[in-house]
Amino acid sequence: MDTLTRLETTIANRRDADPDTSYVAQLSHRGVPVMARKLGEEAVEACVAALSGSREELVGEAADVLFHLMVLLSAKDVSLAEVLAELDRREGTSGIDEKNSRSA
Ligand SMILES: N=c1c2ncn([C@@H]3O[C@H](COP(=O)(O)OP(=O)(O)OP(=O)(O)O)[C@@H](O)[C@H]3O)c2ncn1[C@@H]1O[C@H](COP(=O)(O)O)[C@@H](O)[C@H]1O
Repeated sequence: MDTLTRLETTIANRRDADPDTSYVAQLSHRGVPVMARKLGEEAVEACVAALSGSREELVGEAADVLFHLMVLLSAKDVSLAEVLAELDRREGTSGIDEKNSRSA
């Protein structure tokens, strides 16, 4: 099982755990708006790391982004498989071609 798939299972198992001992449960109790805000904050921190931080900082912030995205997807009952299927569907279509097809 790959890392993100294991993380998806862990998050699902921790959602209803004790918030005193589980960060996933804390986020779950605080709800989707807080999860979405945290994801946005982590994304900004990743941008800052890319622009002015070290390689190590960027790796850490990127991991935070993926973790908080996975928490939000779980809360919204969107599976990793659905997101990966969307990426598979896009495979081989240039972003330039896709954008041009929208403005045509
Ligand atoms: N991958 C992660 C992971 N990445 C980051 N984090 C936490 O995300 C939080 C974000 O850090 P911040 O400094 O931005 O947030 P904060 O200031 O502490 O929190 P706020 O006051 O802003 O809400 C930190 O507490 C990190 O420890 C994670 N917490 C959990 N996991 C995974 O989730 C599993 C279950 O975790 P628990 O639910 O805590 O048992 C763990 O075993 C890990 O596999």
